[in-house]
Amino acid sequence: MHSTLTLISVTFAACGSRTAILNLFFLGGPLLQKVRRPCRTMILVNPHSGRGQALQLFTGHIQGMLTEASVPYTLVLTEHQNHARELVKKADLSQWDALVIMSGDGLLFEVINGLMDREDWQEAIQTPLGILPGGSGNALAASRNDVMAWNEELLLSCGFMLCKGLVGSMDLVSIHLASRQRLFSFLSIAWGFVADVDIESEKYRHVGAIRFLMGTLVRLATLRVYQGRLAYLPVKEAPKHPKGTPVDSLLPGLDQPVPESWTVVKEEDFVLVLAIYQSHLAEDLWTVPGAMADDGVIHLFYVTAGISRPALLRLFLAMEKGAHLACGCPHLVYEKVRALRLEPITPQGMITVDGEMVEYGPVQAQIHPGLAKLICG
Ligand SMILES: Nc1ncnc2c1ncn2[C@@H]1O[C@H](COP(=O)(O)OP(=O)(O)OP(=O)(O)O)[C@@H](O)[C@H]1O
Repeated sequence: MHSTLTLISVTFAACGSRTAILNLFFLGGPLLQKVRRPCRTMILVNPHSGRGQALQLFTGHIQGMLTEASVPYTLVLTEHQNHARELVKKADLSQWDALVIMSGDGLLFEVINGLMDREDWQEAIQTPLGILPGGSGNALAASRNDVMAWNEELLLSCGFMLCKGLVGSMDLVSIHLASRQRLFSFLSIAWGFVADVDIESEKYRHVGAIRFLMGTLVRLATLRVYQGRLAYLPVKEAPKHPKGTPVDSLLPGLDQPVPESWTVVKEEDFVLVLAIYQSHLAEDLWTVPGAMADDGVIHLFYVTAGISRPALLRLFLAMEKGAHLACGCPHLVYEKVRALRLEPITPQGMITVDGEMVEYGPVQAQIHPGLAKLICG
């Protein structure tokens, strides 16, 4: 429902003056509002993302499309990790109507956190964000497409969305780490099998998206069990949370026990824990069929110890078609939640946020519905 209510229709193709009047269509009928048209676009390209061909993909497939649609853009090549984060933290955002990332999901994670680092974050995070898939996972790009698409087909579809310029809302998840660092995430938190595969398969990135399958097979051969405590606030127990206020009202301090309204998972032996708030974990992993970018839900999956290797492989193969929950696997649990806490007991391991490794240790998170704006289909 959010997406229909908040959809802002913007036509790049008719781009003329800088401050044009846009039609904002709400369910009750069209409303007129003066909004700056998102056409002055900063496109951040990570030339090393995916198989290292992001720039060639941009010039080969997207450049001409944007020119034909009269979308003025400035290309910025990132030079190092956190370059994009620093750049958007200091940028004069009045110069830009959209920030677009041509990379994997990691660069968007940087951009979102750069925007949230700003003193004027409330306004800054309203800047429409776009994604052009140039990485190997491309989870957000895949999630934004109504039909399954891969590689260049997915890129062209995202390029078309950029030219069309529909902007919707996107939930962000606020994440607290033991060091008191606070991060904002648009995709996932992973611990155990999924995080291991993501990070360990980095070395196969030259093969593209198939790196995850290779990583999965390697990790299956050395399947591990992780001990930890998991607790969550189910959707039905959560109080109504006002839109667009990133005060983490659902979270106690990490050193405090979780409130009584939370569910504490009895099991403490896990193969994986995955919290995801988009439909896809990668181009070919349809993890939450039906999930919307702005449904206000963290989709929490966990797999408990005791699952056999063939059963775990079957789950990931079924996920390509979004059919893993229909496998009837007793070790797979799925809950819709608003907040969660994970406290690893196993002394070493990996936790990823949006595919990027973060410090290992206790972590808790809460959803903030519709905090960001996303160029979508
Ligand atoms: N010029 C650069 N050189 C090195 N690292 C960079 C550069 N620009 C960005 N990065 C970092 O590279 C990491 C990976 O980026 P990103 O996730 O966008 O691509 P990817 O890993 O290829 O994609 P995917 O996550 O889909 O596999 C991020 O941590 C990002 O901060």
